[in-house]
This record gives sequence, C-alpha cells and structure tokens, in this order.
Amino acid sequence: MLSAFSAALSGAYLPSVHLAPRATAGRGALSGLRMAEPDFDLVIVGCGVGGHGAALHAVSRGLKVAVCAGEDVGGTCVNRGCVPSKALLAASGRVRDMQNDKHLAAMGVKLEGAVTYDRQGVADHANNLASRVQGNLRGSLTALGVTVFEEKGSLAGPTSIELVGAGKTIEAKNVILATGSVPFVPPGVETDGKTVFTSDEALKLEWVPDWIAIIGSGYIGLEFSDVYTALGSEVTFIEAMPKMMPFFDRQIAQLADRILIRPRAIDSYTNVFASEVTPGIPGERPATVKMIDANTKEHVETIEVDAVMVCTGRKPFSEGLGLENVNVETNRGFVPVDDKMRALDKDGNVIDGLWCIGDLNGKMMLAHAASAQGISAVENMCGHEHVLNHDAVPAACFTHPEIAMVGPTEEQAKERAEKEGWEMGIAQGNFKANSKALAEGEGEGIAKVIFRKDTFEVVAVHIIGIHAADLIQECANAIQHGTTLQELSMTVHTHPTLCEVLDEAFKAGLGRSAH
Ligand SMILES: Cc1cc2nc3c(=O)[nH]c(=O)nc-3n(C[C@H](O)[C@H](O)[C@H](O)COP(=O)(O)OP(=O)(O)OC[C@H]3O[C@@H](n4cnc5c(N)ncnc54)[C@H](O)[C@@H]3O)c2cc1C
Ligand SMILES: NC(=O)c1ccc[n+]([C@@H]2O[C@H](COP(=O)([O-])OP(=O)(O)OC[C@H]3O[C@@H](n4cnc5c(N)ncnc54)[C@H](O)[C@@H]3O)[C@@H](O)[C@H]2O)c1
Repeated sequence: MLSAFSAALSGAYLPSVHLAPRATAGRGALSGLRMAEPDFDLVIVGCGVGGHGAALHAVSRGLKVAVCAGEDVGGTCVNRGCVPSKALLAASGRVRDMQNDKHLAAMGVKLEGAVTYDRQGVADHANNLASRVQGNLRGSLTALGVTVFEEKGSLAGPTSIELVGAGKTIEAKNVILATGSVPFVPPGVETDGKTVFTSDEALKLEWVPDWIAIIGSGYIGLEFSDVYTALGSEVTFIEAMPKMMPFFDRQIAQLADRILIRPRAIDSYTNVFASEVTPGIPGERPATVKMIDANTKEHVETIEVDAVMVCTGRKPFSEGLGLENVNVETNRGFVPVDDKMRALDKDGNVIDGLWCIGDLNGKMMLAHAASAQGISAVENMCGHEHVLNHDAVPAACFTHPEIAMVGPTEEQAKERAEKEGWEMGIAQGNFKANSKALAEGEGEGIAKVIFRKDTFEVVAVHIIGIHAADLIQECANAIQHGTTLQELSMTVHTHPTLCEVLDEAFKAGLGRSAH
C-alpha cells in the first residue's frame, strides 16, 4: 500500500480515504471550560512534507484541518530539495554511465559517438518534476477537504494563528509548527546566487562551471559533487572537519572516499574553514575562497574558481513565527520539543496544544522524518500515545553508488554499548560476491550490520553500493520491530537480487555462510 505521503507525491491521492469518526482532539476537547468553538481542530503552519503528512493523517483521523502554506506547498523537499535534486542525479547519473565506455564494453555494449547532454533539458527535468509533485500535493489537500490558506502563519498565542497580511486570526484546538529550514551560510561567505550559491540556486542548473569549490562534504555537497562531476566539472571540496564526510560511519566514509571521490575529478582540503568567499563575474573574474586552518585560524590558501557552492548545513526557519508570544526559547533557532513532538516553553514545560515537527525542531533533517513526526504528533493529539523511534528512521545519500544507513554509526554504537553494558557485534556482506551486482558491473561496496551479541537484535546498518537507498528499508523494518539476526537469516531473499548482500551479512553475524 502507498503511504499517504508517497501517494500524494505520485498523484495517486486519496479522495476515497476512509474517514474515521470525528475525533475530539486535544486541549479544547479535554477542557471542561465553555469557550468559543475553535475554527479548526488543527492548524498547521508550513506545508512542506512534514505539514502535508500531518494534514493527511489528521484528516484520516477525522479532524477538521487547515494549513498556512505561505505560498509554498511542498516546501523545501518538493521545490528546492529531495525532488529536484534526485531528478538532477538521475539525469547526470545516466550521462556518467553512458560516458563510461570501459564499463559498457565489459557488458558488450558499444556506443558510437560522444555522449552529450542538454543543460537546459536536464534543468527542465528537475523543475518540471518539482512543479508536478507540488501540484499533486496541493491536489491531495483539496481533495481531502483541507483548508489551504496562502498566507504565512504567525503565533498570536499557542493555538491562535494570525494570517499574516490578511488582518485575520484563526483559532484551533491544536497547532503544529512545520516551517522547516533554509540554507545556512557561514559568516564571511558572500553569496550572489550566480557564482557563489547554495542548493536553492544550484538546483536550477543555470550553468555548469568548469571548476567549482564545494564547501562542506555532507549530504548536499556529496550529492552535488556527483552531479557536477558527471556533467564535466572539476570539484574542490573544502571541509572544516579533519576528515571528509565527517558525519558518516567512518568505514563507510573511507570507502566512499575510494569509490566516489578519488576516481573522479575531485580534490579536497580538510580541517580548513572557508573564512572569506567573494563572488566573481562569469568569464571575467573568478570567485575566490580564502581558507584558514580550523585549529590555528592561520591563512592556509586562497583559491580562484569559477563557482562556489555553499553546503554548510541548514538553519531553522522561525523568522516571523511569533515564538516570543508563546514563551518559546529556541536552541540555535530550533524549537525544543519532547519525544511526543509537543513544543516546550523556556522552562521546559509542555505548551498545551502547540506541537513542532520537521526541520524546525532539528531532531532529524529528513523529509520522511518530518512526515513521520507529523503523523506521530497527530496520534498524540488524538489521545493515541506515540513516540517515534528515530533510530529506526533510515537515511540515504543518492550518489552513484548510493550510501544508506539506519541507526547509529559504528563509533556511536560502540559508545552506546559501553554505556549500556552490552557487547557489540559487526558482520559484513559484500557487493563483489553478489551475482546481481556483478551482472550490473557494480561490484563495489559493502553492507555492514551492527548488532547486540546478547540478543542478536539489529542496532544499525550502513551500506554503500548500488541501490543502497532501497536496500536499507529491510534493515529499518528490522530495527523498528526488534527482529533478530536469527529471524532475518531464516527469511528467504530472492535470488539473484542485491538483497542477498544483506542475507550474507545477517548470516555472517551468526557465524554462518550464505553460500
Ligand atoms: C538539496 C536538498 C536535498 C535534499 N534531499 C533529501 C532527500 O533526498 N531525502 C530526504 O529525506 N531529505 C532531503 N532533504 C531534506 C528535506 O528537504 C527536509 O528535511 C524536509 O524538506 C523538511 O521538511 P519540513 O516539512 O520540516 O520543512 P520544509 O520542507 O522546509 O517546509 C516548510 C515550509 O514552511 C514554509 N513556511 C516558513 N515559514 C512559514 C510561516 N510563517 N507560515 C507558513 N509557512 C511557512 C516554508 O516556506 C516551507 O514551504 C534535502 C534538502 C535539500 C536542501
Ligand atoms: N539525501 C538526503 O537525505 C539529503 C540530501 C541533502 C540534504 N539533506 C539534509 O539537508 C541537511 C543539510 O545538508 P548539508 O550537506 O548542507 O549539511 P551537513 O550538515 O550534512 O554537512 C555540512 C558540512 O559542512 C561542513 N562545514 C560547515 N561549515 C563549514 C565551513 N565554514 N567551511 C568548511 N566546511 C564547513 C561541516 O563540517 C559538514 O561536513 C542535512 O542535515 C540533511 O539532513 C538530506
């Protein structure tokens, strides 16, 4: 069955969804006081994937729902994030594959003539997809009877929302804040949107620079290095931490360095801050990046490049949200919440009727996490106690090949094991021994399973290899349901498929061979 989120993204939205009897949700319902009937059971401020997921789930729970979309249904993910970036990765990935004549020849495929691409055509593919998905999301809301206010929302009180510029305030039993995030640009970095830019502009693919410096080797930097090198750019990474890809599992980051960085037109500086970045003029003057040592702050080097992409993280979008009116003190801009997604005031107390999900609470900056938190918040406001297990939320970086993970890194798991007093086991499956991967000529990569030696429960899985993003789901399900290695290795995996890489790892964890 499609999830509500993916159904809406694909356009198969749910006018025939079964509506449960109207729930009596939250504060107004519980209060014994007589008060004016609120306009809505739930008002959601911000309609990215988090707000949208919450709205659809609330309708299925029988709530009367409104969203303040601020003219941007779909938010970052649909308009400036996941969706257009995956379109660019898909198109540029094809270019990379078709230009790899050695790889093609190994399968007996011969291409006469050079493989080229139409930059505007690739850009249109991304933009058109974003528009289509945005339309699907909007359609799903109206089909389900959700009221969409185009205005931005601002808190006049915990459950009072001012529609900015409309001179109107609406009352709700519950309010979910879901206003997401925007790119973080460090001090000293000047952007002009043309030669120095963030993902917001890069996704438009207005040009393909010969040489681009990418500041930050996190998700966005890595994915765009994949796009740009496939389209012919040379890339220089500038990373503040001592190692590239600092937030990935160390072994996986080392393999990623071998597979995704070293064989490509990429070089890198680590342990340096981009302290001063100045835009250039295309064809006339280069952009410059001054780098300083991360520890000593001494000048290391200044490079001149055609373009600079700033991928240094994202900051919460809480501007104009009226948080000061509800006694919320943000933590670096993030709204503090408890594990049920209830917003907390500056003394750490739950604010009755006010919830916060997605990038704005900073718990896990991923689209499906935002949506899952929205569903969790709705469950809680309807009186069905729910706590989302963030350890079972998978993530993926859509490079070629992909990197995917669920649960803590090996380093974090080791710390956890020591603290909680259990012994950690590690087992590995390899793509190079997998028939399907070899048939595709894609034998690079591993799947690493981290488990508890006392219970054989899966703690985390990290994969680098072809279609890792799809493979990780089985592992996320295992963590969510506490499935053991014994149970997983008795589950039959289709032959020949990439899933057998996991089968091999599960069996290896029990000291058995998969073959
Ligand atoms: C380039 C890029 C690629 C990404 N790729 C992936 C990926 O592949 N997979 C993945 O899981 N995640 C990915 N992400 C992260 C993902 O986009 C975010 O985690 C996700 O969009 C967060 O959803 P959200 O609903 O919390 O916020 P958002 O999607 O940011 O939506 C918030 C919305 O609220 C609006 N808003 C702000 N203030 C107000 C207000 N006062 N009133 C009304 N509306 C307001 C904003 O304009 C926006 O439309 C990517 C991000 C980027 C930048
Ligand atoms: N496939 C996906 O799921 C996906 C894709 C893209 C983005 N995202 C989300 O978007 C968020 C933002 O991504 P991101 O890549 O911008 O951030 P990130 O937090 O993943 O990585 C930022 C990197 O920039 C480095 N850095 C910061 N300041 C620097 C400076 N002045 N000089 C040099 N290096 C510096 C950091 O050390 C870090 O390695 C992520 O948290 C992720 O959750 C997810």
